[in-house]
Amino acid sequence: MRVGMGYDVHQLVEGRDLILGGVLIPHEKGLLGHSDADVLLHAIKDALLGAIAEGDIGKHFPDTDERFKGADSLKLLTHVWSMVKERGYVLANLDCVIMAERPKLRPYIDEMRGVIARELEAELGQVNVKATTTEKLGFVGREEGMAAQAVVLLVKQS
Ligand SMILES: Nc1ccn([C@@H]2O[C@H](COP(=O)(O)O)[C@@H](O)[C@H]2O)c(=O)n1
Ligand SMILES: C[C@@]1(CO)OP(=O)(O)OP(=O)(O)OC[C@H]1O
Repeated sequence: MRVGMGYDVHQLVEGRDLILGGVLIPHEKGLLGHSDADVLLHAIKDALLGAIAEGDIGKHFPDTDERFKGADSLKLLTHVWSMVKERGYVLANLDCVIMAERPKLRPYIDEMRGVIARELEAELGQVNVKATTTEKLGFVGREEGMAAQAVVLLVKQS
């Protein structure tokens, strides 16, 4: 059994799409990054890489590399998941939380779970996604950015 955790932050700016968990969410601002800046998928990938002791996404997809400019975080997740599978692991479960003052994310949570479960070849019941505000406190509360945390548990394929 292997456990991994991930944490990521991205700035909120005008003129960018807001993509969380592979789902495009209508909002007046989006997250800024070298890639599509899907902060939730980044935290999940860091958790998966952590569980297999493979560093973090910056090691595998450097933000100085033009190949990853505007990268689709789902495609990068496919790559990370193939690394996990190569080592003989399957997902036991995944839990994560998005910190965002706005918009209300609950209507999109099940769609995100579906996208993530499909990528990780898991059932919906193995993937949990939560959202919280930070009660108007800090950079999330001021709507300057969003953060996400993820924890994964991997087990050896039987
Ligand atoms: N961006 C968000 C933030 C929160 N939620 C949901 O609202 C509940 C209450 O949030 P608090 O920060 O006041 O604890 C939370 O448990 C989420 O279900 C949301 O949908 N989108
Ligand atoms: C995803 C990558 C890809 O270049 O770029 P960013 O969107 O900047 O995301 P971040 O979490 O800051 O760094 C990780 C990078 O691997």
